[in-house]
Amino acid sequence: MYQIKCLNKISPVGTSRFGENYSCSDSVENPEAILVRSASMHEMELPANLLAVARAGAGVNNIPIDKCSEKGIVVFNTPGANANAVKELVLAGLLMSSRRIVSGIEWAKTLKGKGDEVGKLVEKGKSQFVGPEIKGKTLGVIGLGAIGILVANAAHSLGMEVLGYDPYLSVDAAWGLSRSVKHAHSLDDIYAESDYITVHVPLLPDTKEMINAEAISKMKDGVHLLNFARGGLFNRPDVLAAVKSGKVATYATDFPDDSLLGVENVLAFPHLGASTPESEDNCARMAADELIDYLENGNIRNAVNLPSVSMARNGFTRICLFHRNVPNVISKLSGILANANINIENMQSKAKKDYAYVILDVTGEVTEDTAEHLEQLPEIVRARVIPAKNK
Ligand SMILES: NC(=O)C1=CN([C@@H]2O[C@H](COP(=O)(O)OP(=O)(O)OC[C@H]3O[C@@H](n4cnc5c(N)ncnc54)[C@H](O)[C@@H]3O)[C@@H](O)[C@H]2O)C=CC1
Ligand SMILES: O=C(O)CCC(=O)C(=O)O
Repeated sequence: MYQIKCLNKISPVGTSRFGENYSCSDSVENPEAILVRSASMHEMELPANLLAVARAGAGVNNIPIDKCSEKGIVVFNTPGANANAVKELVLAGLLMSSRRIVSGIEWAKTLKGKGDEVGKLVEKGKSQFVGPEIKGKTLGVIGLGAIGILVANAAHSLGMEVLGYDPYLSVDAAWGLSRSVKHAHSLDDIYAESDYITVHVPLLPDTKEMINAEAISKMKDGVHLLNFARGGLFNRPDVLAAVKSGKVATYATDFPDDSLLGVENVLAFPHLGASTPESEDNCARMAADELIDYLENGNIRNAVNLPSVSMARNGFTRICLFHRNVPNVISKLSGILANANINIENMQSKAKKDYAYVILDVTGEVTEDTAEHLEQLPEIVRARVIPAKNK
């Protein structure tokens, strides 16, 4: 029986995929796998049996990835599964920023009780809330991954000029991007030319506070900023100062802190980007399927700390090894297996940065001694033996 611990509320569309061999709840004691959304795992002691963590979502900055890798724990996420939900909220943020929709609605509420006067007062007062159309204006999109691409394409179809910047653009992403999205060669190009700037990059040491006073000083006066990626990508005091001075016309963010709440021209959303039933279901389904395939078959799809490696099951015993990406590991493994009279029928191996993963389908008995021998190799972080299973 596999034990799965849920650190957040996960859609039953996902959790119902765990069959009778699974127990899945928030109170599991020593889980083999964890399902998480935004709960922070940084202070958590990682359970001894833990084999995998699946983030039902995109950002993994709430998970101690290096610590997981050192312990041979695979960390999955669900790329693209909530991208449409975020795109729709970004479009809402773009229109709300430009057209002063929130201030207008708040003001309209103040007319409550004015009876027949309301119509006249609305017509008289509405000029305070004039705001420009987005058509014909330039949107700079920083980060052209699953979300950035959808935002860029949608903004173009709403009549905007779109400039995109992503030095690590993947081939798949390039295929998905409208040809009308112009390639910005540097962040400075985005800053200089954009009326609206939206950021869709992961929070990493090199993206932390990338939008700060220096970056803002290179932007147009009255630029509108949108942050539906992570709070830490923006230096909050710098953005706040720029909003107060009018350099930044509006700051729409899904990640407010106390200093931003109630500030004029700051639109604070309560981290709603992925809060749609569709994306909650998509993320939960994908995360559950990734865990099931890893726990039962050792297959890896969409891990952030290991490459994708998977093979169909063909009735062989399977050995899965999470190891350091250093020379000579495969020859050491095959030596140990040959000495134990175990034959390799099929094998896949791939590396990603400091770590690598190998799946070996074998014939011959894999005893506990052999498994221990493999795990004792200094390069091996974790060895698993999965009993034979028919196709
Ligand atoms: N508000 C919300 O509820 C949600 C927020 N997010 C946030 O949005 C981020 C992006 O999500 P996805 O588009 O799904 O991820 P993704 O991994 O598909 O795309 C990220 C893109 O950023 C690019 N990138 C990385 N470093 C960069 C840099 N220094 N400059 C420019 N581009 C850079 C990558 O090449 C990649 O194309 C997530 O990491 C997460 O933090 C994601 C989903 C929901
Ligand atoms: O699960 C959520 O609501 C947050 C989604 C998110 O921020 C992400 O996928 O990175």
